[in-house]
This record gives sequence, C-alpha cells and structure tokens, in this order.
Amino acid sequence: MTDTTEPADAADLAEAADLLVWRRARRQLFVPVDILVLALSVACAAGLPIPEALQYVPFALGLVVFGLPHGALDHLVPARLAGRRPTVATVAPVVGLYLVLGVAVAALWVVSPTVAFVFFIALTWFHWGQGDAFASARRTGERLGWPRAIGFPLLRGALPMVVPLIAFPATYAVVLGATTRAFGGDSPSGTLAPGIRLALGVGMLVLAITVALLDAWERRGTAGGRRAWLGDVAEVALLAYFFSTVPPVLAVGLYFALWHSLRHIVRLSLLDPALSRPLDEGRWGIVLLRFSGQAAPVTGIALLILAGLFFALTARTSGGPMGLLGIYLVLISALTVPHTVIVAMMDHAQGRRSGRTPAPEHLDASTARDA
Ligand SMILES: CC1=C(/C=C/C(C)=C/C=C/C(C)=C/C=C/C=C(C)/C=C/C=C(C)/C=C/C2=C(C)CCCC2(C)C)C(C)(C)CCC1
Ligand SMILES: [Fe+2]
Repeated sequence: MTDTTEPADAADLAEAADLLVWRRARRQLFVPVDILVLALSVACAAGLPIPEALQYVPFALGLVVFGLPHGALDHLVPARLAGRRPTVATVAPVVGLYLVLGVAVAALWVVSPTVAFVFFIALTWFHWGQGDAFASARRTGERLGWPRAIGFPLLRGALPMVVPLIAFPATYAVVLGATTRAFGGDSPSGTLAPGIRLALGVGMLVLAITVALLDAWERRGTAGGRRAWLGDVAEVALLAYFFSTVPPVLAVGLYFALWHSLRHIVRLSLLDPALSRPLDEGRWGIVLLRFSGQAAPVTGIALLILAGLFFALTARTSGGPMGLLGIYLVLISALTVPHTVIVAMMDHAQGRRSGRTPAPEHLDASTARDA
C-alpha cells in the first residue's frame, strides 16, 4: 500500500464505522421514538384528549434535556471538525456570530414581529429539513445529488411546519399571537380558508411523491438503497400522520427534543474522540450524559438570557403557559439563525468527506474503526 492511499483508506474506514453507529442509533434510539410517535398519533386519532398542561411538557423539559442543549456545543464545532482542541481562535468567531445574528433577529422582532415570525417558520423549515437530510444520507453513506438535495430537506422541514398549519390552523394562529404580542403584533383570526388548506395539502402530497420518486431513482442499484428508501418513506408517512393528528404544541415539542435534537446529538458526539468507544459499543447512557454535561454551562447561559427575556416581556404577553412558550420561541428564533449557520458549516465539511464508503454489513463499529 502506498503512502498516498493510506489516509484515504483510514478515512473510509472511519466513515464506515460512523455509518454503523448511525445504524445502531436508528435501531436503539430512533425506532423507540418512532413507536412513541406512532402510538401517540393513533391515540389522538382515536379521540384521546390530551390535557392542555401536558402539551407543554416536551417544550418545558427541552429547556434542559436535548432541546435547548442541542445547540449549546456550537462553539466547539469548528475545532471538532478540524480534529483539534478548542482555542480562543476557534471559539470566539462562533460567539461573535451568535452575538451579531442574535441581535439582528431580536431587532427584527421589534421592527416587524409578523415578518420575524414568518422568517422564523421559514428558517425552521430549512433547518429541520437540513438535519433530517443529513441523517437520511447516513443510512447508506451516499451524497444527496441534485435535485434531491433540495427536495428532500424541503419535504422534511415542511412536515413539522406546514402539516400543523393545515390540520390545526387555530393553534398556529395562537402561537403567532403569543410570539408577536409582546412586540405589539396583532393576533390573527384562527381560521384558514378551506381552499388554502386544500391547496397546501395537495402541494404536500405532490412534494412527497416527487421526493419519493427522486429518492428511488438516485438510490436504485446501490448497496442497501432499497431498505434506505423504505425507511425514509416510512418516516415521512409517520411524521405526516403525527403532525396531522397530535395537538401541535405537543407534536412540535416532541419532535424538537426527541427527533431533531437527538439526531444532532448523535452527529455531534461522533466528532468527540472521547466518545468513540461508547458510541461503537452502543452505550447511549454514557454518550447522552457526557453530551449533557458538556452542554450544561452554555445551556445555563442561554437560560439566563431567557430569564432576562421573560423579565422584560412577560408583562406584555397574555401570560399563562402559551405566553411563556411565545417568549421561549422568540429566544429560540434568535439562536436558530447562528445555529443554522454552524450546522451548514458541518454539512459542508462532512459532505465533502462522505459518499465514498457503503456501510459494511458484516463489521461491527469498533472493528471497522480499529482496522
Ligand atoms: C453556543 C453559544 C450560545 C448558546 C447557544 C445555544 C444554546 C443554541 C441553541 C440553539 C437552539 C436551541 C436552536 C433551536 C431551534 C429550534 C427551533 C427552530 C424550533 C422551532 C419551533 C417552531 C417554529 C414551532 C412553532 C409552532 C408550534 C410550537 C406549535 C404550533 C405551530 C407552530 C409550528 C407555529 C450562547 C448564545 C449562550 C453564547 C454564544 C455561543
Ligand atoms: Fe438544530
């Protein structure tokens, strides 16, 4: 073997080991969440009433578990991508990015709360689609080709953002009112013309079918492509059912913590050299505890900022849990802009490295990593 091929082979093996970790994460973490999501959807479709207070629990728990913390290691991402220890030179630009973009978003809320809300929904659409697109590509190690690289995130982000608008327009309007009221915005009426709902529903269906066909075309004849395709189609069907049956504050809160954030935590943990053994061995307790411990100080700072916002804005909101959720969403919207930039950086760096190695069927992750 020549010197020039060795590093590429090492990188290929490391990537193959990562794909095996994703496969295990899917079996041991994501499938149990799928089952929970399905059970809740069936129960809600059957008419099970969920007490209002309970619907806020996932968002409340997400303040300290998975949800808010999932972005709290963003300042370590540049160093982790470069395989280096973090230094002031790698952390300071991220803190600066948070400051500049966070303040810009806060200013937008003051100047035009409705535009800020629409921007927040559009950005969430993009960011949540971006997260699912990466996780889906980790099924086989493929690279998403054009036009699927656009269609796939577009569809995945639309599921949590558009389906609740079709199925529960009144709650959507209440959330819009809760976020904008503190800045003098109006509460819109809670209805949506039947024609618009129908058009959105048809649009979602056309998008879903188009993406399923594009996926089938791109994955045809590839190793594990058929299974990966089925897995993605099943996820889309499950999420569409979930967001059209479960009350949206509960559904979006669960999705945020247990779907989007959990996948991002697995992705981040794979960049932490200290976690390679626990990840290879599927010791998720250790992985999640170490992540939570590392994220705790910066999550604490974010919680202090949130407390400041509550203090400044509470008197101007409607009060109650919905008023508090509104303020939390305003904070999240300010954090989401820089967080999305960091995740785009990860996509760029990790996209360049991926796409070479199909996941081996017969190895376990530690064997692949040690090979
Ligand atoms: C690093 C750093 C930091 C931190 C950070 C963090 C902590 C981050 C996070 C981030 C995050 C944490 C992100 C998130 C995201 C999320 C989202 C994006 C969400 C969204 C949502 C929504 C949008 C919803 C809505 C709704 C509902 C709720 C119901 C009904 C309907 C609707 C749909 C409307 C600080 C600043 C301290 C400093 C500097 C550096
Ligand atoms: Fe995220």
